[in-house]
Amino acid sequence: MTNHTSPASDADWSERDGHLVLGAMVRTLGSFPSGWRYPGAHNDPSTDPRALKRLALAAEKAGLDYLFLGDWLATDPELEFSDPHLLSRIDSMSTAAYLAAITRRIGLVGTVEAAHSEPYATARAAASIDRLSGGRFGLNLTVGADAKVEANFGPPGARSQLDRFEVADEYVAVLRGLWDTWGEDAFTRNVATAAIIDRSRVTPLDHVGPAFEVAGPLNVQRPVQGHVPLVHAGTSRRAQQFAAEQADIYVVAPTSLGDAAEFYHETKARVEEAGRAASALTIVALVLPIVGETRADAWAVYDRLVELFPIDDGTPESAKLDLPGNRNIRHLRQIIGLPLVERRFDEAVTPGTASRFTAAGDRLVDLVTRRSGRTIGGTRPVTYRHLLVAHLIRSPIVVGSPADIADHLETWFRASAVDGFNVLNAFLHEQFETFARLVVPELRSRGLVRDEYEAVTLRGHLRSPLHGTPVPPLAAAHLTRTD
Ligand SMILES: Cc1cc2nc3c(=O)[nH]c(=O)nc-3n(C[C@H](O)[C@H](O)[C@H](O)COP(=O)(O)O)c2cc1C
Repeated sequence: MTNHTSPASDADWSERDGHLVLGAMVRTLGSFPSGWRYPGAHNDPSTDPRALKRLALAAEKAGLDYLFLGDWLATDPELEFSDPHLLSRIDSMSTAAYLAAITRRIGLVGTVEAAHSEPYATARAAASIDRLSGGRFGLNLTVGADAKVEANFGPPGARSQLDRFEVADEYVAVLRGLWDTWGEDAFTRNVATAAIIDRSRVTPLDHVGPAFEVAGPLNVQRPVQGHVPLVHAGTSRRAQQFAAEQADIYVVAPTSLGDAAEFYHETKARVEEAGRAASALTIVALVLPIVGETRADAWAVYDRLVELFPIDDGTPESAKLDLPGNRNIRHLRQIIGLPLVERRFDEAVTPGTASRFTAAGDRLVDLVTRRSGRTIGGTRPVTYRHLLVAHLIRSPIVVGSPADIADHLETWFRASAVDGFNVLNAFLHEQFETFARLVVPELRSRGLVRDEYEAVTLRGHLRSPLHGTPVPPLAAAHLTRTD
């Protein structure tokens, strides 16, 4: 058990019981660009429904808090070698609804872009999935501006002239307003009097703002969770402020423990400045664990992923691929500051050569050693291929045994740098299932993960207070799903 106190904390925050929040980032083609090539990896989007089901059931069996379904309203074949998971994927709201029927306790987070959707439709879809799942839905609202997405939605409308975060604030106000248009007990179902609803508990919204005009009421009754928990991910100051004021879960991607702790304390302070308890916002960082039964096994998995990552290494096979322009020895040469034209990628970097690297080159060597256990001059040497891959893949990768991965997560959590993690997988299913089978129990044995689900709603898993209007206690019928 931990009892954190942090500079930005208050009495409420110190009551935290020491469980970290764990969500699984759902990317069926994996998050390591060459993961889909790993022997036995899932790699066919046409069989995604089965992969989604298997991942969801494994995550729920492990007791994870939620499945996180990102989205992007565009695609680009040019991402083939860098982000294959973005090429083709099932719409996140549809996926959440599908998984709601398959699972019983785990939370489900779907994604909607504020700039390219209408809050009425989003409030309705979110309330629907919340109802269908018995209160397990969370809504990730993105506030990005992306030319590829805009190109799919016709000419920019009047809304695009407004500040995107002001639009997002108004969007959230409309969502919450619509969810409040139905009182919890509005359906009186009075058979004797023939009144199925109490009209005084159904109110219009009558919202007229710079971006939206929405009359209401919503045509779905109040969500099980009252207000569906909101999720936000974004690194800019505006994104941080938006999360501090509006979100229940904030997904961040810090690059070091020090940066994470600073950002965490700053964000919690902003949450309090916004008049909320610091604990009302759960801050989770992305992490990509590459795990094996032993550290050596994990290094072997990482080495294989590096070998499978296509680079222009002078072979006829690589010449046939239309690889991004930074996947060659010329690019690496610029980073480490040495003329390497005639080097072969799989040669060991000698101590003499490494001593002449730039500071950026030294950082790459450190990164390779942390990820793979390889050392300059060691029996498992650092190679040029490893250096280039470490430079190109900046994901927050942690490689090691279950205890190594648990140490990393525990260190960040106990340092009050995060409240939890969104766990990426290098590929499905072996990597996620090894994490679920070996790392989660390790965390549980350290008191960092609860023994079993204690709640039935996502809000319950987060121990999150309602943001906004209080909800009356829910009918027991919502809380047990036996059918
Ligand atoms: C960890 C992380 C995950 C994200 N996932 C998505 C996503 O799935 N879909 C999307 O459109 N944008 C995604 N984004 C982008 C942000 O949600 C979006 O740009 C944000 O609303 C605006 O923040 P910004 O000002 O930092 O760009 C993600 C950002 C981060 C940091």
